[in-house]
Amino acid sequence: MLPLLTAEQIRRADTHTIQHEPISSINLMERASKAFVAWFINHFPERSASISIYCGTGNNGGDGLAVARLLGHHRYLNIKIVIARFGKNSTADFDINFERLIATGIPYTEIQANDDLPEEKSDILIDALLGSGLNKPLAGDYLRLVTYLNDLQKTVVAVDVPTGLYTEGDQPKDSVVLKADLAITFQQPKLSFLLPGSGGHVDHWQCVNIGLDERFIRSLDSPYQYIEEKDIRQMLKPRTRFSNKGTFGHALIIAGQPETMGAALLSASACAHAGAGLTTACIPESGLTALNTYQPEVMAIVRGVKVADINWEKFSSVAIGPGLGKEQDAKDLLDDLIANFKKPVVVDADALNLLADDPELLKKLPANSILTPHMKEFDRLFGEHQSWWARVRTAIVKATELKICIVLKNSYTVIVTPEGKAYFNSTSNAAMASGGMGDVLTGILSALLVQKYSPVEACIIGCFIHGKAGDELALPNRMSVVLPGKLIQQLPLTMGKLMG
Ligand SMILES: NC(=O)C1=CN([C@@H]2O[C@H](COP(=O)(O)OP(=O)(O)OC[C@H]3O[C@@H](n4cnc5c(N)ncnc54)[C@H](OP(=O)(O)O)[C@@H]3O)[C@@H](O)[C@H]2O)[C@H](O)CC1
Ligand SMILES: [K+]
Repeated sequence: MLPLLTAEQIRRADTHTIQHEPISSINLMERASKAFVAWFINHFPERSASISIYCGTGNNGGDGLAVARLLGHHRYLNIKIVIARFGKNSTADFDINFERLIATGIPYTEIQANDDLPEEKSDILIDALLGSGLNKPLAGDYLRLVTYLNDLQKTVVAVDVPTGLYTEGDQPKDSVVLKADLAITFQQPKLSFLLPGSGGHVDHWQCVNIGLDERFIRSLDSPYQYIEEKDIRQMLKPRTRFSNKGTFGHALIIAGQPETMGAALLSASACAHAGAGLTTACIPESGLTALNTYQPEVMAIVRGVKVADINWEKFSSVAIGPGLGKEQDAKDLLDDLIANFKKPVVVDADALNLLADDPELLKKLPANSILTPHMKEFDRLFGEHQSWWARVRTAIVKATELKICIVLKNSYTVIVTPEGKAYFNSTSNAAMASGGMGDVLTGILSALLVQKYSPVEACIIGCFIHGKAGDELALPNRMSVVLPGKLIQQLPLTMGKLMG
């Protein structure tokens, strides 16, 4: 896991590294700038490209000056530097890099408060105006300059953080950010890159290691973590030779209405493909033929006008919700489940909406159960939120209070645990944005629970493999559509590769 730090924690990690490695702060800046340049060169190898580097007078600007000098060493010959001296202050490391730049003879322009803005003809802009030191929304000269640069619609590469973007917390409404095509960011992705809304200011980001003290970073015990493939490789247990269908548990998926049988089929099929020993679907009678045709491996319990009489004991885990509807029979089943089943359950879709209508029932969920809401379902459950940051904060409070896992679905799905940790999933892509993907995730989570992964492990592994299978399918397809049914077929392959 990669710990995700707040700006204040980054500053502490910085100070600690400087004191204990030890390394001087100017050399740490040089190391960061070299890491930036190494990645930049890979992406923009054309030495004759016209590049303008916009520098503030803090350490982000200091990085910008060092980057200019280093690009010069790498024979980028068409570089322009613009220093925005809007205030009186500059940092010591900015000043040192300014001296070093002058020594190279690379020309630069300075603009001051209220100056006319220089004409900009370069194709690529490097943004080193402000970074993680942002402490108020852009206003005055910064706002004027950033608005001007945004309007030019050039390719923008941000140093560490786009100017105007907070690294975490609520991005003030209507605040202006210098939109980046790419942010080359130091040590760890910034929390704001991972949330819809703020993340929209960064088309792509790439993290480069600048050698901050990892032991110290871990000691900060950040509640926010970024899931990496190596974590999944460590967690996934390979199947041993002397195992049988009983070893891998029996999952029950309560889903589907006559008009929404697809949701039940997708969930049940995903559950079987993600390795449940046995899968039973509790569906309306009219769906039987479809189930037997689409996935003959899945067994059925038929539910009709009266509540199905389910022997809950038989199942190692139960999922409820996909395509279930909100009629009385669905509510009765949910009541019956919560009254009689004491192991963690997976609650999705319509069952989440039923819980939203009955907060007392929500409180009775078995400990460590998993809720898988998308944004609207989340807000129905826990109230309207103005931002994703606020949603994540609420999820932490509610998961701890209710002793459950909340899988808050979005492009970087956030898994919040009963201990109050928030894990950001690192897989998935826009090609997966189609109806039925959530039903597949529910099936995968059930399959992992019955295979005796803990609920937190099931969420972490489940979200990762769901997204990873989607990535594997989307990549050769130029990120075109990935349908849920196709993704299900891919699951055993994806899981196998991660176990190997
Ligand atoms: N560990 C690392 O990741 C390293 C990062 N480096 C780089 O350092 C910057 C952060 O540098 P810092 O000097 O702390 O901050 P900035 O350069 O982002 O900002 C400078 C000052 O600007 C003022 N400020 C803040 N918000 C605004 C605003 N909206 N308008 C105008 N001015 C603003 C503020 O000063 P005040 O005195 O006004 O409070 C900032 O201090 C990081 O992003 C990396 O690029 C290191 O190079 C290596 C280690
Ligand atoms: K920047």
